[in-house]
Amino acid sequence: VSKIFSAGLDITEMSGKSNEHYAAFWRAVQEMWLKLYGSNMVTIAAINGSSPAGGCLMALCCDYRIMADNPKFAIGLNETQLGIVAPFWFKDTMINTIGNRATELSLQLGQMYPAPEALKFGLVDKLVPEDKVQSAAAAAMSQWLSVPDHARQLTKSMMRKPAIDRLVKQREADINNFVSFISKDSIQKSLQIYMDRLKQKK
Ligand SMILES: CC/C=C\C/C=C\CCCC/C=C/C(=O)SCCNC(=O)CCNC(=O)[C@H](O)C(C)(C)COP(=O)(O)OP(=O)(O)OC[C@H]1O[C@@H](n2cnc3c(N)ncnc32)[C@H](O)[C@@H]1OP(=O)(O)O
Repeated sequence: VSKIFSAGLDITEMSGKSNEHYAAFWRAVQEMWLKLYGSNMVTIAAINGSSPAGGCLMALCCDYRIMADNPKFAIGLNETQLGIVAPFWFKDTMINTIGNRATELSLQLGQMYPAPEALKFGLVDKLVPEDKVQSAAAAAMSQWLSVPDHARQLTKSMMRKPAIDRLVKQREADINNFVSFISKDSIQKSLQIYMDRLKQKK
């Protein structure tokens, strides 16, 4: 979709559903992160639009991020703005990209960074004109693929394994946490208000 890289997790999957539904949904989200963050392939994010929350997470899972140079496009983990909390593995992924202090600021404020600020913060690696995002991503991919694969893969795994192992160890507890958090009346209310606001802004 033009102007949106990813709208993040589908909020309708997190509201008004059964606990069994929430558990299956969260397991699938974990699986997506484990596969993408743990992939031994080269992954380049071609960010052609806004990328809130889960969308930002997907981009952060990649090895390199190229974003369209348009200040109307913003990226960030904005969960607190929805009245929800980025789980520890979202937080770890961001820390591994921009460091602890910048992550704390970002997460507490639920900040969405317009493209130029995202570059300054290190959330993305490069800005290019909107019509050059795909070609710049292809060029970056060629550069990354020119590195001997076994050495690059072992290095990637060395950097990411501690975060991945942490989720693998706590996977069931994380699902239980998610279900008990998301099914609270107060959280359901916050999500509903956020969705209503999204629809009103039209
Ligand atoms: C203690 C802790 C323990 C456990 C953890 C607990 C909690 C877990 C945290 C879960 C982590 C959550 C991650 C997420 O990703 S949440 C989703 C975050 N996403 C957003 O905030 C995006 C909101 N959307 C927007 O900002 C804009 O829609 C967007 C993407 C910039 C596009 O703008 P625009 O082109 O103007 O389009 P519209 O706003 O008009 O939207 C069109 C249409 O889509 C609906 N919609 C948008 N985003 C979502 C979404 N994420 N999920 C569901 N639906 C979405 C929007 O309402 C419109 O619908 P309509 O029916 O009116 O057409």
